[in-house]
Amino acid sequence: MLSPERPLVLVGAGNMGGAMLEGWLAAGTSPRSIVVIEPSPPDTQALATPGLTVTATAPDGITASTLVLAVKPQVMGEVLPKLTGLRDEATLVVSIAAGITIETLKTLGRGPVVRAIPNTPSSVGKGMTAAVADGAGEKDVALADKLLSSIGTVEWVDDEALIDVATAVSGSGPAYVFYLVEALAAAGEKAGLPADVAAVLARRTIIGAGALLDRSPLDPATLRRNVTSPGGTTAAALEVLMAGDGLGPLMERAVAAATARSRELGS
Ligand SMILES: NC(=O)C1=CN([C@@H]2O[C@H](COP(=O)(O)OP(=O)(O)OC[C@H]3O[C@@H](n4cnc5c(N)ncnc54)[C@H](OP(=O)(O)O)[C@@H]3O)[C@@H](O)[C@H]2O)C=CC1
Ligand SMILES: O=C(O)[C@@H]1CCC=N1
Repeated sequence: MLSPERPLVLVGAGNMGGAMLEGWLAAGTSPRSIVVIEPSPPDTQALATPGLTVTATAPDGITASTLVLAVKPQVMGEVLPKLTGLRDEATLVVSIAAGITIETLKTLGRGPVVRAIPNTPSSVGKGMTAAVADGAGEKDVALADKLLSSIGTVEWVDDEALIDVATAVSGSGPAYVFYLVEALAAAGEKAGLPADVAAVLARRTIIGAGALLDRSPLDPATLRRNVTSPGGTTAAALEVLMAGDGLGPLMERAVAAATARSRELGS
């Protein structure tokens, strides 16, 4: 499988690529079997791991066992042609770039391809990745699953079009939650709380709710109902949030916008 002769090659070690690298190293992948191509490597502990090869451009004389593409979709067109020498028909290509289609990835040549969309909680091992495979055998899918599972949960889908929707739900989703923290804090401040108190109340509430969701066997609707006393304060707030012009339709519009943008990035 992975070896210094046929390494795992990561192209782009920014936010997401860096998080995946941390996950692989933490899962015990030998740094000698990993090559990172990154023109401006951030100063991270993972990139400073002894034995790891970090290089600005594609090195000569190696063939990747797995080639993981973690550059911005906007630069993929210029990056892909520079990588053809790094792979052969047995190389598993895994792209995490939003919007970049399997058809585009196949311009690298024949071979197994996985298009995946992780999210930034991957950097704390709580990632959610959706993935679709093309031309990949059971062993390729198992290998991709192992690589992606080292940073969290993986959900495989059969239809590539669903990856654009997954990008809008789980790929971008953490940003919606962080914005909820900001909005909740701002509303608290507007209602009279000191800014620092509002910020800590909002932040710790989302952290606590996330942890409860993580540990509880109950579904989110039940957890919500457990907060909502009949005729109480939560019911009053939910009447606003669950109204016809509330959070439901707003979230539908947000997810539709992100899905459309993912498709645009790939065209
Ligand atoms: N951030 C997120 O939440 C998610 C991101 N993604 C996808 O992951 C990919 C990376 O995103 P993200 O990590 O946020 O972006 P970053 O900008 O943090 O990381 C991309 C890295 O690639 C480097 N890079 C640029 N050109 C090359 C090249 N020719 N060869 C090797 N590396 C290069 C960049 O360097 P430099 O800065 O110098 O340009 C940068 O360090 C994107 O395609 C995005 O769609 C997917 C899911 C979630
Ligand atoms: O915003 C983006 O395009 C990337 C993909 C999903 C999360 N961040």
